Amino acid sequence: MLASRGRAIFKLTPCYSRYVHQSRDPIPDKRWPGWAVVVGIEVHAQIKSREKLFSDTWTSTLSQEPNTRVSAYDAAFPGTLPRLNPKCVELGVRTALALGAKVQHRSAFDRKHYFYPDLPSGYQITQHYAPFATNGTLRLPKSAVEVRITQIQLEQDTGKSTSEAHGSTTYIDLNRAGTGLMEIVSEPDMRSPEEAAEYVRALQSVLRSVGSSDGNMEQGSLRCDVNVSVHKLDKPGEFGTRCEIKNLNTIKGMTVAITSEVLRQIQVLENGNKVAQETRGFDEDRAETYTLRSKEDAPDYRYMPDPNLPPLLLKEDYVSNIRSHMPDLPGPIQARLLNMGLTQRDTEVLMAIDSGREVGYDGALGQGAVAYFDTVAQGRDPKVVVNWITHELLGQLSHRQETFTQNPMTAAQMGDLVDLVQSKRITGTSGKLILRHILEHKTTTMPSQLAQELLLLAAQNDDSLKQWCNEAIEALPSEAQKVREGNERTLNRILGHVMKISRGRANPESAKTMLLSILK
Ligand SMILES: Nc1ncnc2c1ncn2[C@@H]1O[C@H](COP(=O)(O)OP(=O)(O)OP(=O)(O)O)[C@@H](O)[C@H]1O
Ligand SMILES: [Mg+2]
Ligand SMILES: [Mg+2]
Repeated sequence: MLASRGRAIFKLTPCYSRYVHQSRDPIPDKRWPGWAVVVGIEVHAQIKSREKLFSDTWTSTLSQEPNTRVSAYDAAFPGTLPRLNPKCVELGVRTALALGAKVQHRSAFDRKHYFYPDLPSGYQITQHYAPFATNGTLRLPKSAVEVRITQIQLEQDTGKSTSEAHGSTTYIDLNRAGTGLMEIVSEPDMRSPEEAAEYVRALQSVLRSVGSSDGNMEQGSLRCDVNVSVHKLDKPGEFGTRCEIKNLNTIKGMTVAITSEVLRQIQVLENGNKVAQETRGFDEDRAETYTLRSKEDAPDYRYMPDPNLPPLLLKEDYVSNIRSHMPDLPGPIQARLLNMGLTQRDTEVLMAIDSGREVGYDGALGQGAVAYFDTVAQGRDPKVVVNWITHELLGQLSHRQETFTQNPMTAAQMGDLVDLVQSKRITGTSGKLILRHILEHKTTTMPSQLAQELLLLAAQNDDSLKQWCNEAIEALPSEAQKVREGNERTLNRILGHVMKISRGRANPESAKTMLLSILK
């Protein structure tokens, strides 16, 4: 089992040294000449488990009626006790392994006290002194920067409080209270707002591929606290004092917040003052950070071991069993796709929407975007296939304000469509028409059948083609005359007309040949 009931021996100091300031050289940046930027990020990712971390209540989505997913434990009724959800541990371990972190065979839970209406017990259970995983790394795909992960800890999410703008009432919703979180703490290894953004994106994609979190910032399943400091470019060894910007909930917002915080700190230093270590908020409208609390007002969390929870003991065979069932990770997947001839951008698009590996995924196809691509690309030109998927399919879905999970077009339909166009049995324009038809009518009919029904096959076009060409020549007599006189550029106008009256069914090449043979 995961936990034993033995007595814990608690070390009341962190079990490893934090923030070994390392060696990455400071990076000069035109935006702040003479200065260097250092960023470290604490990510809070909601664990994608059906039940909460210490109770068997179901976790909730944003659309849930407030206070409908709250057990007596989540509301901190006296006499209730926590019971660790093994699923959260498993997903945590998967994440740790994906980040190359060392899973600790012994970790423990602590109470972090603070008083806030959405925290009924008055403390959050976290792993302050002995986190379950330490010393990972995340390699950023574009910049190839290796960001070290200090530690990953399991902890509880809080509830939510909403205050009326002018009233004196605060509303409390405890649906979120007690949901499992992973706090993933990075070393101060990023050197620009852009690297910070790349780190969060890379982390999202790792979390999604192991199915441990949706990593969705907009929906609050991933939140970032960003620590920023600046120092003189020529003093690489001495990091400046950090400020922590709390609760950023979009990547765009995060880069703007870091940029404005860097500029603020430089201003402070250039005015001869010192940067005060503090916790700051971010005002998105003004694109500015502001003081939430200074170091002096920092709360005293009175950390103490949680007496209701035994230490978490993870046996080696438990960890190695999870290790042997790990899914493919984003790094290797991307390398494979690039190897097939896809562009960086294509791989990013596919991987970003990929939710096929999420735990409990039950989308229409039961398949993520990469798997969908892989199925269609079997025996076909990968570049052609990815174009149809990223440009046409995703383009049309987003036009219809639908997501990939709502895609009704099966991989078999997509494959058939690609074949029809590649073998020139239908034109590209007709192919797009069929694709739109499938999305619109959610039909399971194969494209080759649809091409027949909709009279889009090239063979069916042959007679029609002559008719369309003649009609177009009749409609544009003076253009036709010019072509007869040898001005072939004018042919395009007539060709355009053919495409128009054929509603894209005419093959442009054949139409061109046909027009010339009639006119000359
Ligand atoms: N000089 C620095 N400049 C920028 N970032 C830094 C600097 N020193 C440390 N950091 C980053 O600050 C973060 C500190 O997070 P950590 O969770 O350890 O502590 P905390 O913020 O004090 O505690 P809490 O979890 O209560 O917010 C880490 O991501 C670390 O990389
Ligand atoms: Mg922290
Ligand atoms: Mg912090």
